[in-house]
Amino acid sequence: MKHIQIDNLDFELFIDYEQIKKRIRLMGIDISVKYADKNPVFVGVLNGCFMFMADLMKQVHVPCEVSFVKLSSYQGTQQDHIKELLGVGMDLSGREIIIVEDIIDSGNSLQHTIAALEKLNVASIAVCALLMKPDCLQHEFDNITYVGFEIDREFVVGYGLDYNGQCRNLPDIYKNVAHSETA
Ligand SMILES: O=P(O)(O)OC[C@H]1O[C@H](OP(=O)(O)OP(=O)(O)O)[C@H](O)[C@@H]1O
Ligand code: HPA
Repeated sequence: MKHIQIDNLDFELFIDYEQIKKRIRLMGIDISVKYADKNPVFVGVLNGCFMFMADLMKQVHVPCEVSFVKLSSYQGTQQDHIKELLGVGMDLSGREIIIVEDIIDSGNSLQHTIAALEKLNVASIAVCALLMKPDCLQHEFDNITYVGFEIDREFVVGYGLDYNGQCRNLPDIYKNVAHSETA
């Protein structure tokens, strides 16, 4: 299956699962070397990270812990831009944190996640993202250490990434293409 259509948008195969697995294997080696004896905590940002986290953790061969969080706007205030981190569920003070994201696009989510984790007195924060769109970034970060693939501005789905809630289950990653390209 090379082309798919979701809600009248066309997508074509972009990064297949074999490529994804190869890249993740290398990222896992890098992380394992750097974090040997540091017992890091991998903090996955739901929902999009679930597939990446599962595959990444199988390639990390040092002692570590895993947690998942979700970003949510505060309810009932006018400060809708302020985000709260839900679900940490463990004491992160003094811990070496690796945030796991499926994609960094504008960087807004990441900025909120980092700000929330910094309040928990963690020892360090590094970021591991499968995809990043450098041309779309609206913030500066100095801790995006592990990136699987840098991509252009195209909207992508599959491997945890959704469009209108669809396609998270696809093992490959697809990119949006103009209608005429798929005709
Ligand atoms: O860099 P940004 O522009 O903030 O975009 C990246 C974020 O957007 C998506 O999450 P979303 O909030 O759509 O939730 P989801 O993971 O449940 O799809 C994705 O999983 C990243 O967390
Ligand atoms: O390209 C994307 N695809 C799916 N979800 C996203 N969230 C930010 N960018 C994207």
